[in-house]
Amino acid sequence: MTTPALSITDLRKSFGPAKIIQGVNLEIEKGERHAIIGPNGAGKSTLFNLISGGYHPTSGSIRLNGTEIGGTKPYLINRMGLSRSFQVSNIFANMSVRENVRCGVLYSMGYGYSFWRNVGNLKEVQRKTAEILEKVDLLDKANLPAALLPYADQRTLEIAITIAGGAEVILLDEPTAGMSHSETERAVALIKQATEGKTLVIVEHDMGVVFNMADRISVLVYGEIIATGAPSEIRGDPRVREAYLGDEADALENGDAA
Ligand SMILES: Nc1ncnc2c1ncn2[C@@H]1O[C@H](COP(=O)(O)OP(=O)(O)OP(=O)(O)O)[C@@H](O)[C@H]1O
Repeated sequence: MTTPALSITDLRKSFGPAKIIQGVNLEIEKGERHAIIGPNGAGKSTLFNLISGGYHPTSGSIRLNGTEIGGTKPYLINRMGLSRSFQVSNIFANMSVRENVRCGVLYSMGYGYSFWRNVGNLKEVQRKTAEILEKVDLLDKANLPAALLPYADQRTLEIAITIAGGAEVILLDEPTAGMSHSETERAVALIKQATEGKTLVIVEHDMGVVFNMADRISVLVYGEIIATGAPSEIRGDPRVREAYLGDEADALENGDAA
């Protein structure tokens, strides 16, 4: 059996008396696309913050490719091959689209955010930057200041920066939030293409996206995973219907929610 990309065991996180993550167990295989769903306040972002190093676990274990990373600093986790996006965009508004992606590439190669270098000469950096821009379909907008991009393209740029470092495990926090139906469809196609062969973990409220993209889904309710399984299993799970999906499960079955 191969080592899972992520292996979480009895993970707990409290803020003062509030127990937000209450004994999460989860294994995500290499190359799997895994969605984490659940009601508002269930602890999805907290779980992401624990995995990516933003929060120290109160107890429990998080392993990335078999190595314990619980409580490790975010930049070290990033160097170990895990990269995450944020709900609030992380882009540098005054820099061009290309420079934003190039920062992600440079950072992962150990250059830090050293814009003052003549990075144009670093062929490998240029090559990787262009490759990512092409993958996410932003090559024709590469020279625009990021601030001038339409909202959906800014979110796409955020995804491009997240994958720029070449991490094998990608965490995306609500990547299609605020997008129209057609923008969402395009974003899903881009995400699938840009993360091909990588391990993808997404938190997402749009059930059309989740059921279209995920190999497996975990449902988090009040800090506990109440079900993990293939989309068809989750759709039909009575506990999930009761706690979260409700009528949406019927819509998904009829193919209405995409
Ligand atoms: N730093 C913190 N200190 C105290 N409480 C926190 C902190 N971070 C999150 N919480 C609380 O933890 C609970 C879970 O929040 P979290 O943002 O993880 O939920 P979520 O499932 O991501 O919700 P949403 O779907 O609305 O984004 C909330 O009640 C929130 O108020």
